[in-house]
Amino acid sequence: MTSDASSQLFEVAKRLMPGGVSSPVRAISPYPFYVSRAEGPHLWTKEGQRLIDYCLAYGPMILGHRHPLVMERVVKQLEQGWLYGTPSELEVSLAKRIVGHYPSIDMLRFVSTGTEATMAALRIARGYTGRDRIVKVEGGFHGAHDAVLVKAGSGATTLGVPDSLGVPKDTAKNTIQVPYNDLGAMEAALTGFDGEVAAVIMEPVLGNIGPVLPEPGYLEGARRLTEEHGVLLIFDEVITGFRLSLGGAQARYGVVPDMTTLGKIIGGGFPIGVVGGRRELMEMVAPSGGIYQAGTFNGSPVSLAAGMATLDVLEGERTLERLDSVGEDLRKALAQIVEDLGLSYSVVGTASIFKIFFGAAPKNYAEALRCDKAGYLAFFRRMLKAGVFLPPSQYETNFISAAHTDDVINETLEAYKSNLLG
Ligand SMILES: Cc1ncc(COP(=O)(O)O)c(C=O)c1O
Ligand SMILES: N[C@H](C=O)CCC(=O)O
Repeated sequence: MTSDASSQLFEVAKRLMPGGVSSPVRAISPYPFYVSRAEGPHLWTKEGQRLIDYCLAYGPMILGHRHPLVMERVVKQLEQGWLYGTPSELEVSLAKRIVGHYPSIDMLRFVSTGTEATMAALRIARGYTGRDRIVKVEGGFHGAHDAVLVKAGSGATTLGVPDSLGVPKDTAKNTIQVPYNDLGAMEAALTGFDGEVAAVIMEPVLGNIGPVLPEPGYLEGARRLTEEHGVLLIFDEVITGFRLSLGGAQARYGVVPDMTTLGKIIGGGFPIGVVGGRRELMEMVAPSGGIYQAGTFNGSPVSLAAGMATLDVLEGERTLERLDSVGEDLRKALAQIVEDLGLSYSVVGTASIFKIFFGAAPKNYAEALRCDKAGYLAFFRRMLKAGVFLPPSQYETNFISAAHTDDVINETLEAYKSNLLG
């Protein structure tokens, strides 16, 4: 990649925005590439390099870039106006469809981001139970708000700030951390703080340090323990919702939480978040109840139109079944490459998410931190040079879209073969 346009833009950006970027994960060193356009499985840089995209905007672009149906519906919506500050028919239609796919959701509130969704979910859990503490899984990322920026994954871990400055000690002390895949630790936390914990919040598949999959019985155990202790279970399905199945990880693993947060895919690439749960919980949200949540952009019609179109494709064309099998074949092929090269790396994933860990397959945050992070970053750079854009960290998940054809996947595998070894 030639440096010209992107490095020059970044020089200016660094003077205008912290680290030169709008979200920390984008701060690729020494400078990020700037995108001129995107189509299907590809991005094109300002320098004219074509990249196969496995970052997919960190998950939302499950149909690939510029899917024609999403585009058509968004344009139609723009022609009808894009923000009303009043209810719209679209929100009723999309809410019905979401409720149909998620047995844990009787009612929901549309918000603008996953961050707002988890913030609202925790407030609802606290308001409903009258308790302040929450239990969070180490390495889980639930957006950038105070209660969950404690041992947070994603960019917070990549950049060495899992415990953000600026979070009041009184807030952080209410967030109790437990390792993923460790029911003993969860039981100890719920017993130790018996009667004080409002909710356990977790990514059912820990996407923001990898992915790391739940061991058999872990999600079921979390459900049982939370029920035994009268604590609400919140599944943050911002990554897994509409990707692991139409009903998310909860349908795939057969475990129904009390509340669910969604985002990313259900906005079709436009900003969205959803907080949903049992009726008695959601009825407590204003204006029907006393737990306040509000937003100028809540239920933005363009996001809803893009979400409806995305759901039409996901429901109508058995897209997820094809994606699952592409994911499975890709993971098998990658495992073979790793074996042929005699590397002690591990290929992890499920459905259409995957990752090569530079080390043993982790079962939790502490184990993920033992992987060769620097080695991964060097590999990321080689892949970028070879025309494949993976998320720029060992602690982010790779995604496949419906636009990733066999040819694109084969090209990717060739790049892995040539670049896994330094
Ligand atoms: C599991 C999870 N929850 C919440 C969020 C926050 O979503 P958003 O970036 O839309 O605020 C993210 C991603 O950023 C996520 O991966
Ligand atoms: N891992 C994060 C979301 O899933 C990355 C998005 C961001 O922080 O910009």
